[in-house]
Amino acid sequence: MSELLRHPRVMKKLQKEVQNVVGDCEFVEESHILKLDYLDMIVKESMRLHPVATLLPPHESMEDIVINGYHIKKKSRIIANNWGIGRDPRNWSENVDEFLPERFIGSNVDYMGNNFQLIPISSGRRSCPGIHLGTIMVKLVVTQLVHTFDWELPFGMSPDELDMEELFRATVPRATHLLAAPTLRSLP
Ligand code: HEM
Repeated sequence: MSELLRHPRVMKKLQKEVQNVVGDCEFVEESHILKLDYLDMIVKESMRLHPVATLLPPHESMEDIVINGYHIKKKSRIIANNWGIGRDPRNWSENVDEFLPERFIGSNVDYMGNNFQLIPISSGRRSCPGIHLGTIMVKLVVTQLVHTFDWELPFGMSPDELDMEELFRATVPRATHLLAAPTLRSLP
């Protein structure tokens, strides 16, 4: 929601997609979510820039291995820097800091752990078992919010004034609460 409020262009484009798919249904359903391609790109882009866990939980290597010339000994403690991977220009080109869902157009990269440039749920046998539930909930809530309401920042605040500071803990919440003013949308 923070990135949508900071990027009115993206918000409008999403509302248009939702309008086309959900139409005049009052409530968004799971069957709608599967048809919302732009929403999916927005969720990927949000997970790239704002992964729930910046450093993935520690894992232990099971055998000696060499990866990209680095010798990793058996029983080493491995901590992947999820935040850094999502902002590495070698993976994402120079505009890494920009919130640009369109970067996923025509791309097969997803967040299921098969593409190492985007691993918000980690990868392999200990990756998150709740990802389907998690993403469907995020998508249902965001879609319902933008379908039912138009959103503005309060007190005439402009999008680039929104404080995006995050607290670096085991998970990374906003440092300050997001305040936004809803206006009920009239469905056509
Ligand atoms: C979008 C939402 C979610 C994100 C981004 C997320 C992210 C993660 C991450 C990064 C891990 C650590 C994986 C590792 O050890 O390398 C994890 C583990 C786990 N998650 Fe999630 N998660 C989400 C939703 C959920 C939900 C909804 C549930 C349960 C209903 C859940 C249950 C678990 C469990 C049980 C583990 C431990 C797996 C294991 O150690 O084998 N997660 N998750």
